[in-house]
Amino acid sequence: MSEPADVPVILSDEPGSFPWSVLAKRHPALVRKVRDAFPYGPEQHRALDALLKNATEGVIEPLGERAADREQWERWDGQEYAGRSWFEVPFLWSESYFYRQLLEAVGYFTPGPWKGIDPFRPFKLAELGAPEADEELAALDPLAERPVEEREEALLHGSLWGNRADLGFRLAAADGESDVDAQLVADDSESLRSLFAGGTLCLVADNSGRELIPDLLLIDHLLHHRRVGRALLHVKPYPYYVSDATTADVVDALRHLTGAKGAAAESGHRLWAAMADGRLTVRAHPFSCAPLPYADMPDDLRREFAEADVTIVKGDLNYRRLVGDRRYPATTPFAEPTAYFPGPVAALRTLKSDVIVGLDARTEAALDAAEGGHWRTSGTHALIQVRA
Ligand SMILES: O=P(O)(O)OC[C@@]1(O)O[C@H](CO)[C@@H](O)[C@@H]1O
Repeated sequence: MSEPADVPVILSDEPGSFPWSVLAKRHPALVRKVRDAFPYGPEQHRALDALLKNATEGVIEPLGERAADREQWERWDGQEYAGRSWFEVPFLWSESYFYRQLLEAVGYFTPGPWKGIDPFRPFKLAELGAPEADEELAALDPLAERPVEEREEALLHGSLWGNRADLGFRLAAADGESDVDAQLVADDSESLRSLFAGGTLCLVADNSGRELIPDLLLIDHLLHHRRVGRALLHVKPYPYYVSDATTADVVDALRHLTGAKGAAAESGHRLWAAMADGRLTVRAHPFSCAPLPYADMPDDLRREFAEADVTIVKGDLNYRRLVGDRRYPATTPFAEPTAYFPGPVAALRTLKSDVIVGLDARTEAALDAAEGGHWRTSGTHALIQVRA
């Protein structure tokens, strides 16, 4: 495991910083949204109040005695962090634990009528049904007339920029700042495309809805044109970071595609068939919701990534987990913090948190000169980085 011990891990203890604002502002706003979206009973309201108070003013409490994943969380550093302020443990850890505790508060894990009810589902469905989502699908028809290479590039960029469709992020960027001109700060797309060699693709998904649909369209293209022989789609085992994709969201996305018109429906039916014959498989590994970097992944996951021709890691959170949620110099080569990864790996991400590696010094200087540090978290810039 690569342990860049001398690079500080990101905490949330600096008032005004991005991680601090997520814990102090984004999480309370999210609790309000979830509370308003469901006719929860008094027990859930009380639990949400308690979570809000605990996560902003209190200390980390261990999971209840009866929680099935209690031991797992203890192994995932929970024992070490119990009793400490949420703001003083790694940002990656406290955010992840917040989502675990939010699900607990609404009864997601407790036997009873609310078990398994995704508290983010209304937001996810609203996004799938938005007119923009239909426009994006309609754009596939003219694209189908273009040469295969061009289509592949367009679908790759569709999957990349789909990552802006992150509902947690939009809670914080309600002033529309996520819609300003977007640009790529690193582009290894040619190197990525050279890795599609007819074998296995792992795609570690991020958001559902308007990100998952283009991810699926890319997978369909790669399968259909035999650029890959099979694809493994890694999703989350439970609702996470608001819009992260679960198996239920894959089903919704596929139903949405098959119910569409034209090229979108054709893709949907091909993907449906690929699920049936095993060329497309969904995985929901517990580690996909772990509060830890991928450097700590368990052996079964390591073996799976090792067997793939390439693993595409989508989105901001997965990027933080891939390279480690640390204050790296931005010019750290991408290959260094990803050296531990067991096979070729590519990151497709819009920039929505402080972590960044693999920039050249000129690009970093130009971005800083134009925007201060804003470009790191505003979601207006993106990257495609590859370690072959
Ligand atoms: O992984 P995604 O959907 O691209 O982004 C996740 C995100 O919105 O949530 C985290 C902060 O809460 C950051 O990693 C990022 O801002």
